[in-house]
Amino acid sequence: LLVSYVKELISNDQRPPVGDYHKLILGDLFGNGIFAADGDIWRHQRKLASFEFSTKVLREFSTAVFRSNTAKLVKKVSESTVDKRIISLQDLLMKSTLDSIFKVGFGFDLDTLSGSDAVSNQFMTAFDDSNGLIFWRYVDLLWRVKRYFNIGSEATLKKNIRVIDNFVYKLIRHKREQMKNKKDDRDKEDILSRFLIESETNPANLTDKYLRDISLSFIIAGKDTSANTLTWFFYMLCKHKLIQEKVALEVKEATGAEYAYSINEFSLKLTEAALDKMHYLHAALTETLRLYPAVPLDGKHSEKDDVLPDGFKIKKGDGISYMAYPMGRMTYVWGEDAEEFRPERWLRDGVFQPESPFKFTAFQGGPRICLGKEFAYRQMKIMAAFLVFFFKFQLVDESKEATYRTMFTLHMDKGFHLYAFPRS
Ligand code: HEM
Repeated sequence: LLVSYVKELISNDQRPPVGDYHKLILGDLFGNGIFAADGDIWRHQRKLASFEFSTKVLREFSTAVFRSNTAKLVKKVSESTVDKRIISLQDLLMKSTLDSIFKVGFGFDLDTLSGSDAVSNQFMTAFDDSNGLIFWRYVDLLWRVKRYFNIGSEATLKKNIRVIDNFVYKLIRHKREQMKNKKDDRDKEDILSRFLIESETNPANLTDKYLRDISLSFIIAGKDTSANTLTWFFYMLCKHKLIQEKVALEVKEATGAEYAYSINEFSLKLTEAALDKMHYLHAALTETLRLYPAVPLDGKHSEKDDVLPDGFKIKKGDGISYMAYPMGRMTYVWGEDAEEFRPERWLRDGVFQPESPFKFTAFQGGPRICLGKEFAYRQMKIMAAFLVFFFKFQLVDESKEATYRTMFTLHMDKGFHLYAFPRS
């Protein structure tokens, strides 16, 4: 049903509707950002962003950023191995991916991993809290009343949005100034700079508000998703020790690195070619996304009355969701071993075999398929390869089953606590 419905949408060159209610809920945080935008605005943002994402400049710049930020993460984890301290990996991964998306998005070193800058930390807390508060609008029937009277969760959200806006607008102004002053020698690698260059030819479209919205969309899209996936990935590796060793062996063989290598030496060995050889790691990350999709439920609202291909009638304003989480565990889709973590299901003769996006729905399919899929895999592979090469991970409490927290993205509830042991 889903396949034929999406095929129909593609063939009509339509996009799945966002819907008024959805826009109202997300609008305060994203304005006309790609997640809340409609029609021409969405098309414009998607076109610009897909072009930028395909450029060699952005690819090389983002790879360098992932490498250097992961090197910092490895150092941080290393410190904990000295006195066998418990590490909160989800928290560290979140900080590292936020630092990376900030650098790639704005060309700015947020450095939340070192936790030294109070303003950056304030921004990050305001951003995460807003994510949770916006989600509750879907179930809190009184949210509009609260917003009208500026009380409770809505008052907190308003304060948070002010913090976020101030921070991002300041960055945009700073970037505009920087680009004005350095006409010939402009730092054009980050996404914001590249959009600003576009805004010189198209000033009416690319206002500060538009740039704020598109930038926030990238942050929400690129921060939690990759960090959450890596959290569940390491959880699976701790639960399946043999798979952890297989991934580590593949990384060692593909890079040709030795355990005695320093972080910098390993980083030099982690080339694009080496990453391309890591089919087992790619399969293990994909298997993680099948069982723990970072966007577990994706909701849409119908913009007009419609009929699904099986005859099911939808009314304007009806909500329609596809649920990647249960779909990834259905035996009639994945076979009797659907609940098992088995990276091998993605490999044929050791080579990764992709599935249709309408079967493996973690990145959605059709016209609104995730724009950052390749970017996310590259980042996750670099981070996973670094960590698995330098450390063996073990859960603090082996008997504990992790569960998720109700949010837009699949956070592990109560954090992820483990020990790391250096490999030798
Ligand atoms: C494991 C990592 C990721 C997963 C599982 C994921 C998943 C998704 C999903 C399910 C959607 C559809 C949301 C909707 O229905 O509106 C989406 C959209 C999107 N993603 Fe990702 N994503 C990931 C990483 C990223 C990264 C790293 C970026 C960029 C830096 C990114 C950029 C986007 C953008 C811009 C859209 C909106 C596309 C549009 O509506 O036209 N994603 N992603």
